[in-house]
Amino acid sequence: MFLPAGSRDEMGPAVSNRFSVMEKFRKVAVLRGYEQISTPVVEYASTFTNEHVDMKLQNMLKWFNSEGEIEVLRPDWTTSIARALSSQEHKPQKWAYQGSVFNTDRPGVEYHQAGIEILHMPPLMGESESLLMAHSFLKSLGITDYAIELGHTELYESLIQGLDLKSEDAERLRQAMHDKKQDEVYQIALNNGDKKTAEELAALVDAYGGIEVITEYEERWKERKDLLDMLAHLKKVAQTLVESGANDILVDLGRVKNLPYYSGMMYRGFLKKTGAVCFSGGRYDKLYDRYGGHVSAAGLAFDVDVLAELYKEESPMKKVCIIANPESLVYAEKLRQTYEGCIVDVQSETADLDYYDKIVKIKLIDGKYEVFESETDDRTNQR
Ligand SMILES: N[C@@H](Cc1c[nH]c[nH+]1)C(=O)O
Repeated sequence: MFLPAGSRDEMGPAVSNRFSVMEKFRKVAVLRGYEQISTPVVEYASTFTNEHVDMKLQNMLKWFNSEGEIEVLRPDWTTSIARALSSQEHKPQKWAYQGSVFNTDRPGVEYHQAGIEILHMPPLMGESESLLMAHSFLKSLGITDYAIELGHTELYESLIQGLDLKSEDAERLRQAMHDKKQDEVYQIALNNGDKKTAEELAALVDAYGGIEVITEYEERWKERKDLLDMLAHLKKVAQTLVESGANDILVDLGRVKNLPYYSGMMYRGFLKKTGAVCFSGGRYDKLYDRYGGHVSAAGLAFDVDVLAELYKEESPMKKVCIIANPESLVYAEKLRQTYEGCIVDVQSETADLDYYDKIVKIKLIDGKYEVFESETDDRTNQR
């Protein structure tokens, strides 16, 4: 009620868990040498819709400003950060950020991301660092039951070079590939090219599985130096991850880009229990072309809403409630400091007692305050 479709209020653990996830993210990022960056939530639509980025205006929250320009609520951090950093010096940079992104093609409209962008680093280092950072951040949240999926945009893009695709068919083929509709991929490819390419693309739909898929394809593509180089790249990142303890690796050689700016390796993290995507990212060197410089750029963003849902406090702090009245407030405030490492609430007599581990009553006896503590055993602890 009283809110536009998709907007929602949140309260209690839904909010505090999100903040906890964000705090952990910041800590991990700082310890790995990332600097923090923030960009405004309102931007020009053209920052995202120009030919180098090519995001769809129809999915953005937008309006006209007084000069007739279209403005939007930030639909993507990576693009905003590229705009913000376009005039920076060419030296290795690692940036971390967190905040909302807005997109009408998801039910919630506003969702929360925490992400990293790594610039001017040699390609293998950028992708590996993104994924190693993901591994250590998820570990810090106690999340180990997840798989990392690796793909490479240029495998599919190189294979379709053999076709003569008009833009409508190119989009249909990309969608069929994304939906893993093998027959449709084969038919569209055949109608726009030769049988060999159609077969290769249809086979690519099934090029999904463990790291051994890379080895199979090294054999299959042994004459294609360009494709072999990409496989070698994927293999090296996979090895780095496995040797660093992130050993649940999947490979999807037929993966097509989910964002138009990707131009190399792509990766995602899946929670094994629910299949939810908890992070997503990739290489996007060409995004910087708009600002006149070719930049080595890779990164990823975590879905903070997905992670917050899983978040569990490590050891919840004890909750103490001091029962006070306007006269004993000053005394209660002093008393509060004696319960170090606890959450200390001061309430009047009407407090919801089941919520606390300990109730502390203050009584005025012979003109002096005295303290009476009682433990509450069966704490329901839910508000
Ligand atoms: N901006 C991407 C994630 C990303 C960060 N860097 C590269 N990719 C997303 O929203 O999915």
